[in-house]
Amino acid sequence: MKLLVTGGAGYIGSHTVHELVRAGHTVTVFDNLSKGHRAAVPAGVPLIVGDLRDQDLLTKTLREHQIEGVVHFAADSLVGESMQQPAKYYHNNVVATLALLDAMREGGVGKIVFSSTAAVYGEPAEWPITEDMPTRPTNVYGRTKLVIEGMLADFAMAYGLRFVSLRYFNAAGALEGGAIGEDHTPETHLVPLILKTALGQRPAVEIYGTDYPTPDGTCIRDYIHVTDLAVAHVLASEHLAAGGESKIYNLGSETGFSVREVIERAKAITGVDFPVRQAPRRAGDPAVLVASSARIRRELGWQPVLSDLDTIIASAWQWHKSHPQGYADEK
Ligand SMILES: NC(=O)c1ccc[n+]([C@@H]2O[C@H](COP(=O)([O-])OP(=O)(O)OC[C@H]3O[C@@H](n4cnc5c(N)ncnc54)[C@H](O)[C@@H]3O)[C@@H](O)[C@H]2O)c1
Ligand SMILES: O=c1ccn([C@@H]2O[C@H](COP(=O)(O)OP(=O)(O)O[C@H]3O[C@H](CO)[C@@H](O)[C@H](O)[C@H]3O)[C@@H](O)[C@H]2O)c(=O)[nH]1
Repeated sequence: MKLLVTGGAGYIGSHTVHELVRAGHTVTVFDNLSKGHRAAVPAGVPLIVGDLRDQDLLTKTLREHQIEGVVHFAADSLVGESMQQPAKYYHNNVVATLALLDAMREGGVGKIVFSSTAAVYGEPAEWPITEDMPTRPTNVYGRTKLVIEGMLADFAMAYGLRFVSLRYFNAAGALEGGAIGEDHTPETHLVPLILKTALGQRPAVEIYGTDYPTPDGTCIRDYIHVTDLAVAHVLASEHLAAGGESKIYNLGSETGFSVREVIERAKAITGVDFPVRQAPRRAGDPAVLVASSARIRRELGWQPVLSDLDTIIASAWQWHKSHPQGYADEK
């Protein structure tokens, strides 16, 4: 298939581009490089530098590259920032996705795989979380993603769009071999912050909240290897190409780890006893998020193969050690 990958120069997008190309698809990346990196896009894959809200450029790109389907990663995605700057999130997530859907409609492109999030569930009453549990986001970021899921359903009903919405839990890790990995500025995610501390680039790891109702008082999350996530996008794109109907799937490893447990595993894997401090809770953080991914396993045959915590941390450590300044080391 000829696919447009929005946000394909970003962290999960670039790993997905790699897997789509490996599976034989023809990929074009569309990214404004607000967070992404030119060096994360493989040689031979065209990169169109532009914003999703530039509808003329989008329409032209869909036509010139004869796009048959879209894989849509481009978004702002930081829980803490979304609580302080909600307007930014409604513009860049909701308004930009509406522009994309309009351009797709105009161009006759009727298939989309969308990056949704575990944050749509809010504080679930029980775990593991299945797709039919109530969606009650506790932060602005999660609300914008839920609004987009509603838009996709409405466009499907009225215009015949077909979509797969993938609700990821916590993406981490890097491509085997360490050629691409996670490089966000500013970095806010737990695993890269821990590894940057192990490298001596940061003074200490801060634990955001030690009074949650969990066994050790710190938040529990479900960490999934970015390559396992990427492979799910290949399966979702092929499901739509084969005429499959619209679907919503969770993507997680189905195992939860507390912040303290992630820190302890990282100390063991890196061999560095870095400093750790307790800090206040971060606004908008639910206590526990752990997925059931039974539906995508059953319906698309997806299998996470790299998502045990040690493999995730070891692959991320390989990337950070070989790229201490991230993609700046490529220039
Ligand atoms: N990282 C996670 O753990 C996680 C978990 C759940 C969902 N997600 C979702 O997955 C997607 C990718 O996340 P990521 O961690 O790779 O983020 P990222 O910031 O690395 O990638 C996003 C990319 O989109 C581009 N972009 C942003 N706004 C754009 C716009 N208006 N026009 C064109 N390009 C634009 C950025 O430059 C960047 O390259 C996001 O939609 C995010 O909400 C991420
Ligand atoms: O320095 C830090 C950074 C994070 N945390 C905690 O570690 C956990 C994981 O945080 P982080 O890595 O920032 O990820 P989340 O906030 O859980 O969000 C990620 O995972 C969500 C799905 O679960 C996605 O929707 C988001 O896009 C993605 O950023 C949370 O409990 C944080 O409070 C710390 O204690 N210290």
